[in-house]
Amino acid sequence: MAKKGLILMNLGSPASTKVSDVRKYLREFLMDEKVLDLPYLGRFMLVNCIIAPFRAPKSAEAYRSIWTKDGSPLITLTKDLKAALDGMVPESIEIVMRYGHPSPEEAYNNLLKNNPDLEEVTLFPLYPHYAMSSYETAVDYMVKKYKEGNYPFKLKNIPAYFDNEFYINALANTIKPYLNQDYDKILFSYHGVPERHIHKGHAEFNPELPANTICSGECPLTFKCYRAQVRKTTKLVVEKLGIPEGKWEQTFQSRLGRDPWLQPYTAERLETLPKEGVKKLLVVSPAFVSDCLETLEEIGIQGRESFMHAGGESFEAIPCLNVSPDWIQAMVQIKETAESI
Ligand SMILES: C=CC1=C(C)c2cc3[nH]c(cc4nc(cc5[nH]c(cc1n2)c(C)c5CCC(=O)O)C(CCC(=O)O)=C4C)c(C)c3C=C
Ligand SMILES: [Fe+2]
Ligand SMILES: [Fe+2]
Repeated sequence: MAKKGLILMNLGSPASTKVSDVRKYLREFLMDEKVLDLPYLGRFMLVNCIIAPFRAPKSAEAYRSIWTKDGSPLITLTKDLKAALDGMVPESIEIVMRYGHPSPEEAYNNLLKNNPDLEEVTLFPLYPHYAMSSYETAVDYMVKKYKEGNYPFKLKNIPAYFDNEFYINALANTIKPYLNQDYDKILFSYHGVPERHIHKGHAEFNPELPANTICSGECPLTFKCYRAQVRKTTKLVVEKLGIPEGKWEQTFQSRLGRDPWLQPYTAERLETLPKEGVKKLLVVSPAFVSDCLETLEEIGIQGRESFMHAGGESFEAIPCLNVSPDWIQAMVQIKETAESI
């Protein structure tokens, strides 16, 4: 029995592709104040009266297009990751989802049940970059449930690993074979966040920086600024692979609502690139460790369709790290960067 535990943390998916399950998932997700940062009443009205009812049928259809016989790709791939790591590390491993199941209590209790002498548990966010709406909400939720449960073990957490050499190496090795083919450009498409979230981070972590500073991505707050972190990941991968200037671009996807999000928007660039002569496109999504709705459907299906419709000739969506051996090796190394909470 292990004295140490490791919890792989991902976002979560609906329980099924039924509209009612998707609606329930969207409600839980979007009622999170770190995702929709509005006062409670405004958030409640917006989510329950507008977003969940209208979005759920469309999202359910999107989920249906990627659902497998084992369920949601995001959850299946997180389970596969656990299976691939089992035995590679001394820790006993569980997975947890920020929304849905397994919940934090389920993960902590399973670890304890199988390892009554458990002394220490490390949280491994499957988010390489720090965003209030992904990494921060997941870790804060785990810490809250840990405190509430009065668990007997110590808790550790892994800092964002956007520039970790092993993560960059795994990412570069995933992309490399695709660069051998004839391509005009590779798009680094990251999940977007509202501009407002970046300003909040600046104000919180460096009050001397004017709250509305539009950081260039070379922000001094790299340790907590999502925009700076994704820029760094792109830069390191581009350098490592020697991708020439003009052959790559960075964009942001999955915008929700009308507020300004980080730009340029992937959806817009997919429509304009062919008109600029970019006909053969590769797309990689480094903010996601495991393939999910946002990579398989938004990029792989919708994105391809809009690029080809706009005059593109070939479109290749590069898979996420998933269970690639380089990524498993990277996780073994990254786990060692854990810090006490
Ligand atoms: C990189 C990590 C993620 C960040 C940052 C993030 C921010 C963010 N997301 C929404 C709204 C939605 N995201 C949805 C799906 C989704 N988001 C992430 C990751 C990040 N989100 C993943 C991995 C997934 C896929 C989940 C799956 O089951 O495969 C959805 C649900 C689907 C849909 O209806 O489009 C919503 C809604 C906001 C508003 C936000 C930042 C404020
Ligand atoms: Fe999202
Ligand atoms: Fe910044």
